[in-house]
Amino acid sequence: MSGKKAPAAGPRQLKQTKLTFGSAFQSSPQQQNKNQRISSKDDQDDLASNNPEKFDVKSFAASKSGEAAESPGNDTSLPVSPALGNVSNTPETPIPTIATQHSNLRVIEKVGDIFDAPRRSILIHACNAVGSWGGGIALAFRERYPDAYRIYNAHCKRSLPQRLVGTALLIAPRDGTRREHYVGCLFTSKRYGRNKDSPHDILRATEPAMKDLIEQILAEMASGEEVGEVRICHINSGLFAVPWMRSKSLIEGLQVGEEDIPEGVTFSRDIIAYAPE
Ligand SMILES: Nc1ncnc2c1ncn2[C@@H]1O[C@H](COP(=O)(O)OP(=O)(O)OC[C@H]2O[C@H](OP(=O)(O)O)[C@H](O)[C@@H]2O)[C@@H](O)[C@H]1O
Repeated sequence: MSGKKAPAAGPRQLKQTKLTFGSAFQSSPQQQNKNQRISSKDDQDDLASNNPEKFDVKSFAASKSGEAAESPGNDTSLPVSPALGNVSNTPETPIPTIATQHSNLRVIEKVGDIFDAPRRSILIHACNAVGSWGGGIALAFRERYPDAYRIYNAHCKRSLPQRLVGTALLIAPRDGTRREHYVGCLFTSKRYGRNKDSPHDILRATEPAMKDLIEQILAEMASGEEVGEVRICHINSGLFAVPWMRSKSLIEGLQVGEEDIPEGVTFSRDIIAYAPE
């Protein structure tokens, strides 16, 4: 199954089906009120179907385009998981308990080198939306996989940070080269360094970005491509300064229902988190 496709030369149009990921976060009454302010059409449709926790990521991303587009951080009408409430970047901030179900993603913690992964594994990291892999693990990605960096950078140059934040980019491996891994880029902050988004906004973008990436992964699998393990670093926890448990909690709150998985695709909900020794 491998090696059938040319490597991605830019943003992939991988999505083939409309997926309806849910979130397992238990809504407080305040949160339900917040969810009532969902703005995009599809979101309103989901509300109408009495499922305020479900919304379509692509519609969400599309709703950010155009003149009036705002980032998740600026648009208070977007749905927000209760886990995001009053987020600070201090580890003391309580992390809500999540009622997980069999369809939830599961994060499995391991110590080791994320790059030491079987071929065609997906390595996920958090990115800014201005095209820089200048520090932290992003720099390691850039040094190992310069071609993936060029694809990511070109993707950013074609768009605007406020449109990219909350989305993802899945970069296919390049068969026959040293880069045998997919790179999963989560656009969790518009910018970096002193101009990075607030911890709250970074977390707020992480959820739709992760949903978008899962959609792209499922579409890639549905197209017949061989996809290995899904590995993630402790996203947002270094230069973005958001405690890992916050991001982990969000990821584990995401549900991928059987109806979201294309026919014939075997999808593991396990995501392996790697931290160096
Ligand atoms: N070589 C390595 N091998 C293995 N694990 C490594 C590692 N180096 C760091 N880690 C760990 O990986 C986790 C994430 O920490 P990071 O600081 O990387 O990422 P982040 O998600 O907080 O922030 C994203 C922004 O960082 C970048 O740099 P620039 O803004 O471009 O300068 C991007 O471009 C974004 O903008 C932490 O657990 C680190 O201990």
